[in-house]
Amino acid sequence: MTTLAQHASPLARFNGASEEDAAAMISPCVALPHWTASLVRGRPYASPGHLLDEADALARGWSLDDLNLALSAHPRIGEKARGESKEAALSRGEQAAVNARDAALADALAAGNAAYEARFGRVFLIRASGRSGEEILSELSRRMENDAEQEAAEALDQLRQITLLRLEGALHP
Ligand SMILES: NC(=O)NC1=NC(=O)NC1=O
Repeated sequence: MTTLAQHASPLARFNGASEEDAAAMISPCVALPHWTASLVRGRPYASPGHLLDEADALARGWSLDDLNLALSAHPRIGEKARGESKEAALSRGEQAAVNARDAALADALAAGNAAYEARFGRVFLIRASGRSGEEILSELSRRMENDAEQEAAEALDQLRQITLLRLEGALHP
């Protein structure tokens, strides 16, 4: 016999879970515990949209320190995330369109990643979902022309987009 909880919507489960369980439901969205804790504290949310709006508002306040902390959970573009964690599985799915079978593209992405890291001192982050390898490569080239401040803002916005896409996925599986 299944309980009501098993039929509850993801949002109802999130609203009704323990703090620990609620945190575990959304922590794979981004490796920023303060973001997760704030959203857990803000429960209950009247609708998925309310939760997404709050998540977005918090993400728009992220700093460069937050970006560097979050990057620890994001493999390089073109490098298939290893391991069985939820984050690794999400990354593999997001990067599915990066055609790893195209050796020239893989080499260009590896070279691009290295050039980006040499210039900006951190891993290149882009919302890979819905983008081909070629599009990612052209975005990487374009962003290489940014100055440090412009690029930090772009990278933070990509982190926000990835995080919100993952939260959408958690709410509407
Ligand atoms: N370096 C990255 O951009 N990584 C990633 N982009 C995504 O959309 N998912 C990732 O893991």
